[in-house]
Order: sequence, then structure tokens, then C-alpha cells
Amino acid sequence: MSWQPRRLGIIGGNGWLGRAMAEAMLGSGWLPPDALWLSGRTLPAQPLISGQPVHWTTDNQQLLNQCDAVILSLRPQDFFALSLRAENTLLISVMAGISVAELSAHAACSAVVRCMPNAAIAIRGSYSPWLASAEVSAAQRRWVQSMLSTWGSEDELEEEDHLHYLTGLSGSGPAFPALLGRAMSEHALSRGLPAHVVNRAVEGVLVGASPLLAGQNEGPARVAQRFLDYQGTTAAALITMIQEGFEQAIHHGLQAAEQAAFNMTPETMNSRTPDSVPVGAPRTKGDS
Ligand SMILES: NC(=O)C1=CN([C@@H]2O[C@H](COP(=O)(O)OP(=O)(O)OC[C@H]3O[C@@H](n4cnc5c(N)ncnc54)[C@H](O)[C@@H]3O)[C@@H](O)[C@H]2O)C=CC1
Ligand SMILES: O=C(O)[C@@H]1CCC=N1
Repeated sequence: MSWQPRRLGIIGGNGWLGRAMAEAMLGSGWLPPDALWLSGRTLPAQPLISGQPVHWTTDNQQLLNQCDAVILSLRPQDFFALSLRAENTLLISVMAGISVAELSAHAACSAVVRCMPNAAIAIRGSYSPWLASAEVSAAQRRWVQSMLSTWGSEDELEEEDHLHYLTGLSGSGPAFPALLGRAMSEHALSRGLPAHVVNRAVEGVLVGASPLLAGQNEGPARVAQRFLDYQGTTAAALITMIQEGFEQAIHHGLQAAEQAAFNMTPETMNSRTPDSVPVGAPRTKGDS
């Protein structure tokens, strides 16, 4: 048996992710524009890139009345101020750190899905792990899978802790190669190379070489080892980077993101600064 909502809504539909999700679902032909409702605090200054005639509203209740599946795509710190009753709605959250239990309690809704896409939705290349409350039926799960497939690839998870962890690893996704690229650019520019050459060299590394790593389990580890075994100039760079703490910095960064996701409470949401979540700090929410 299949499940199909009459209409799908996105609360926060004018944001970075909201617009990207809408474009992906429309652009793939998965959703007709008339079946999509988007809400924002104000009506958008710009239509969707695709120019498709979707419904826009500033009234979240109107959106809820129209739609039987609704994606929550507002910032976590705006969630608890949102007045929401979604009893008969399949509620799908992309928000970092707001648990299934919190979603369910705040929205008076038992059928809840959490997923964690990343900014690569814009090119339909997101990896989006997700999990569902027990009240989400098998048919609804299949529908969720098909929706997430328009954003890129997906995996259903069993444990919410794993979603908190992946909020950093894959949810932050494009930010990490971007940081690597920034460090490489800064160094090359400091050595006097022309900016256009630096830009093309870094893009070649991050974008051109990435397909080398695609689709292979353990791919990055094998590729790195092959260069280490070669014992050439690349190994000189890798050995120095490893000795200088490259991997430790990555591990600490992922741990900091996990802690930030796990400890997202109304108190921490508005007060997070780069050093406000110490690495290795004890977990404070939940019992695991
Ligand atoms: N940007 C990213 O790369 C990722 C973001 N996320 C999650 O996605 C969610 C959305 O993130 P972004 O799109 O980046 O944020 P954003 O700030 O670009 O968009 C949020 C939108 O929600 C709107 N909004 C706030 N309160 C509202 C209300 N009461 N009713 C209707 N609209 C309201 C804002 O005006 C804004 O347009 C966040 O919870 C974030 O944790 C998850 C994975 C990746
Ligand atoms: O940086 C953030 O808070 C969002 C949530 C997960 C990835 N990006």
C-alpha cells in the first residue's frame, strides 16, 4: 500500500535549505508546484529559481490546514516560539538538535521524522540520514525515502544519537572541504601565486579529484595509504599534516558538532559561541 499526502508544506520555506528542498522536489518532477506550500515570516522578495507557481503564505496555520506532510525548516532557536498543532500531520524536521520527543511534544504530533540533509541539496547531492517515530507507517517511510531521494541519497537510522553525530559529519558536509580549500588558498596566496591559478588549483583538488573517492567503502583510507606507501612528495605533506594534528583536529571538530547538536536546548541555542561547547564535555540531555 502506498501513502501520498495531498499537499506538502515547508515552514521556513524561504530559507537557505527551505528553498533548496523546494527546488529539488520541483526540479526533479517529483512534486507538482500546486501541491507545495511554503511559509516564511514575510512573503519572499524573489520567486523560486525555477519560477514555478507554488503557494506562499505567512500563516503557518493556513499551511498546516492545507498540508498533511509538513517539513520544519526554521532555525532550532525559532522552533519553540512556533505555535504548532499538527495532530494529523506527518511532521518532518530538518532542524539540528531538536529531538523526536521534543518535536512530538511541542507539535502535539506522533508521526515524526527527523532528517539531516546538507547544503548540497542545491545540486541534489545531499546525503540525508533520517529516522522516524514508531507511529510513522511503512508506507509513509517509503514516501519519505522517495522525497529524500530527490535531494540526493539517504539512509534510515535506528538510533537518534547517530543522527546527532551525523549532524556534524554529513549535515555540515560542504563546510569541511570548504575549510580545507580555504587553508590551501591562504597558503598558496601567501607564497605569491596568482589568485586565478590558486582558485583553479584548489577547485581542481576539491571538485575535480573528489570523484576518485566516490562509491568505494574505505575509499579515502585506501587512497591516503597509497600515497603514503609511494613515499614521495605527497607522503611528505601527509606525514607532516598528520604529525601536526590534522586528524585530531578533525576528530575534535566532529565531536564539538555532536555535542552542540546533542546539547541544543532553548538556553544553549541563543548563546553558542565558538568556544562555548568544550570538546569532550559530558552530555547533559537524555540518558545515553
Ligand atoms: N543550512 C544548512 O546547511 C543546514 C541546515 N539544517 C537545518 O535546517 C534548518 C533551516 O536552516 P537554514 O535554511 O540554513 O536557515 P535559514 O535561516 O536560512 O532559514 C530559516 C527560515 O525560517 C524562517 N522562519 C523563522 N521563523 C519562522 C516562522 N515562525 N514561520 C515561518 N518561517 C520562519 C526564517 O525567516 C528563515 O527564512 C535549521 O534548523 C538547520 O539546523 C540542517 C542541515 C544543513
Ligand atoms: O550549522 C548548522 O547549524 C546546520 C545544522 C546542521 C548543519 N548545518
